[in-house]
Amino acid sequence: MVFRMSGIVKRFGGLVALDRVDFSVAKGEVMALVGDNGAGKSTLIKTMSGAHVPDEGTIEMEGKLVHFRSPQEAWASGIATIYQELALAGKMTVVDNIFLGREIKKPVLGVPFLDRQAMRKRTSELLSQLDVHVPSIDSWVESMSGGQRQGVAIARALNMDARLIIMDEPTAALAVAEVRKVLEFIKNLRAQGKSVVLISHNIQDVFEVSDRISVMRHGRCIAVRETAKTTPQEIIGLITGAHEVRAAAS
Ligand SMILES: Nc1ncnc2c1ncn2[C@@H]1O[C@H](COP(=O)(O)OP(=O)(O)OP(=O)(O)O)[C@@H](O)[C@H]1O
Repeated sequence: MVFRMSGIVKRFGGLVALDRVDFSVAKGEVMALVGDNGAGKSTLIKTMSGAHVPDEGTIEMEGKLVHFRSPQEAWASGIATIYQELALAGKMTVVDNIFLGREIKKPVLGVPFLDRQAMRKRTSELLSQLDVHVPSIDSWVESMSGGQRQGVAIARALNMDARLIIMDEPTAALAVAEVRKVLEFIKNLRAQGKSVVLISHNIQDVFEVSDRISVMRHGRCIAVRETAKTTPQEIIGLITGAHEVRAAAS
């Protein structure tokens, strides 16, 4: 497994938001994370990405124990999180967003200057690898569609050498054609051997793109299923607790 969490507990005062959660993702795997509102999905991804420190449990990335105290530490270990709001700078170009904070510089007469040519070349390579089409790499990000912006955010994560990419509801605000595109980006990431955690309320998207599905309920990870061996009905039953009702009745 590229990534493994074991026995993760996270409390907020008296509330146990994560109750001994085990969660893992293999190399080149798309793991969907599903659950009802308040089930603990956001808290879990914030713990994976260094925004929350767990009260108990262990986290391993690429076989090494890690103790993230900040999102920067998680990024440095190769874990990128793409939140719905994306954290791109709207009034900056595609190239500048992809290299924000890690510009390529070259010395000219001993003084470091931005190597725009190298950054433009790398940007075009990343976008074509992912099959992201933007009007121009010099366009402002705010002028682009939601799907194109998702593509830029993913390219930025790859440029930072992310091996595990966590995507929080990436298709929630998108039109149908754009949803297709984002699902293709996710498949491209998998084809490149990257691992993806996909949080989604859209069961159809989950079934189209994931290899396994983890179901959270009341802060616990109650089931993990291989997508090819389950059905939307079973997953919805697990999310809503219908299986508990049936078990209680029998
Ligand atoms: N910072 C916080 N302080 C106190 N309680 C919190 C905090 N963050 C989350 N919680 C609580 O932890 C529980 C899990 O919330 P979480 O946001 O992780 O659920 P979720 O599955 O992501 O839900 P949604 O789909 O609505 O985003 C909820 O009861 C929530 O109120």
